[in-house]
Amino acid sequence: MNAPDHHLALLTTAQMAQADQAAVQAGISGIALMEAAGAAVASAVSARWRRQTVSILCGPGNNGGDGFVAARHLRDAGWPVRLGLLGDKALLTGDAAHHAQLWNDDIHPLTPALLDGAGLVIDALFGAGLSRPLSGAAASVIAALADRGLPVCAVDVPSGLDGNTGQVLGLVAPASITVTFFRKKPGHMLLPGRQLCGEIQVVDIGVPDTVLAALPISVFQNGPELWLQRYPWPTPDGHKYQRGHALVIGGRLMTGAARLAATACARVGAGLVSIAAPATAWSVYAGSVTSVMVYPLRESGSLDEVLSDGRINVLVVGPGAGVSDLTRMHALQALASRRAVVLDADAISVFSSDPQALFSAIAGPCVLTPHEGEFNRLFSVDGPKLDRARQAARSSGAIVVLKGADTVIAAPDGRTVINGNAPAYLATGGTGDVLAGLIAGLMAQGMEAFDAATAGVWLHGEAARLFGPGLLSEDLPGMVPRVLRRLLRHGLSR
Ligand SMILES: NC(=O)C1=CN([C@@H]2O[C@H](COP(=O)(O)OP(=O)(O)OC[C@H]3O[C@@H](n4cnc5c(N)ncnc54)[C@H](OP(=O)(O)O)[C@@H]3O)[C@@H](O)[C@H]2O)[C@@H](O)CC1
Ligand SMILES: Nc1ncnc2c1ncn2[C@@H]1O[C@H](COP(=O)(O)OP(=O)(O)O)[C@@H](O)[C@H]1O
Ligand SMILES: [K+]
Repeated sequence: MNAPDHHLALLTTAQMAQADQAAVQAGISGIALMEAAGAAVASAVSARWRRQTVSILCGPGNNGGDGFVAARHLRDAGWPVRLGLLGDKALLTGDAAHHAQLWNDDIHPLTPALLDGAGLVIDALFGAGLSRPLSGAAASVIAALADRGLPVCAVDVPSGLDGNTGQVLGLVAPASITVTFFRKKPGHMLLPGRQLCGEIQVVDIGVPDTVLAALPISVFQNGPELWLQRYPWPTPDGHKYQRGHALVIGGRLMTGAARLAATACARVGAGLVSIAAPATAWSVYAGSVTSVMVYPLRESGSLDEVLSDGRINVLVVGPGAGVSDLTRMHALQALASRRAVVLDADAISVFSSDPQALFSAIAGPCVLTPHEGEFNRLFSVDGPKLDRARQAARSSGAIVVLKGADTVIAAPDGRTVINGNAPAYLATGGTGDVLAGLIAGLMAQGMEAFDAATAGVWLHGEAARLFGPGLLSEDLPGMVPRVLRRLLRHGLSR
């Protein structure tokens, strides 16, 4: 995360253009970059499909230029190629004009008829330069392509996909493979973009990593390389009190949620984990968790007494808590105690009528883990997911984990990570409680809040991925040791 030339860096389309320019200034020609890009597309296609008639849809910019290069390579390898261009060849400029000139073969107008008889299609209409929703001939061809369901190799992004947001501008034909250059863009990771791209291949076209040093990159793809060096593995001379004491506040009725959070917290390595619960629910908790201690709360529900234990260094409030004055009080007491805090579920929703009361109370390390519904109760921000999470982190002063298949983790200082390893099996009750516990367990062991949130989200996805179909939330904590063992064994292997 500290190194801007990290392979997990995600570049905005503007940053990618800057990287290209810097490469050109460093003496690598734009013509050579385009040659490498188009050649990579041709080899991805020939590696995946047998030789057959391929239609190549070229746009008026450099994305189209890549299409001309791919066309030449495939034709020279004996593929029947049919190339269609949006607009007039004479209007092409720069590197694209150069490579169009090298294509000494037919150029057809861009119409759906181009697809007749094609076994597969290369979509090189628009990439980083998409500036508005598809319309006219481009929209007709992409609509016909989507309708016919032909296999597609997209160049950089499927045309119509916004590389910065993963949103569709107008329409998109889903691709089987997307070949992109140098680094992924956020739109490759964010939904619906990630699904529309199919398999994503990132290829080296000769842009040196050193060009990244000059770019203010703040968005990364999640992976152990971002946080593993700071992972709090136990040390031989350690004892449990050095591994933190996490306190999960348990609800009166929905007791499963806090138990899930507490178990996950313990599994990820917190030295001690306790649940503080209303006295009336004490026996339910105490009878069902073994390594986790259970404290009965006073009648008033106040945490004052339990918080007099100075060893408690992290609190989790929200799972199964209920949207009530009591939950609100617990969240505010937790924050006022200046310990690290994870607020999830009801501890987020309970502030929906006055979010500012929550934001003003956040002074220390705090992680909010809302799903979309909870997020919208607290933050009135519109726009793409990445921007909303970043804005929310800035306005609240907390690390915001905006959950979903493409969870975004954002810090108030602008650091942002997009997660990509979570399988759809996670869409089942209680998995969010487990996530809250994992993050708290890492913070208990001294991990910085943003690292803990990022690592916790990755471990959660990986645990679910290893378990696979049939996952229940209670299966997740038990998978954590396996994930940790793999991390230890394989270290930074990707
Ligand atoms: N050296 C490099 O930089 C390298 C770049 N590479 C490749 O270049 C790609 C970026 O190229 P790019 O910047 O030329 O943009 P591109 O995506 O081709 O589109 C721009 C054109 O489309 C037009 N247009 C936009 N939206 C439209 C719409 N809805 N409907 C109709 N027209 C629309 C737009 O017109 P305008 O908006 O100006 O009216 C303009 O004419 C990148 O994705 C990668 O594939 C590789 O070769 C590696 C080296
Ligand atoms: N389709 C999906 N693919 C991947 N992960 C998902 C999907 N749906 C939900 N998740 C993940 O599952 C968890 C669900 O959390 P949450 O909605 O709080 O559930 P609960 O309140 O039941 O615990 C989150 O970590 C979320 O990112
Ligand atoms: K494209």
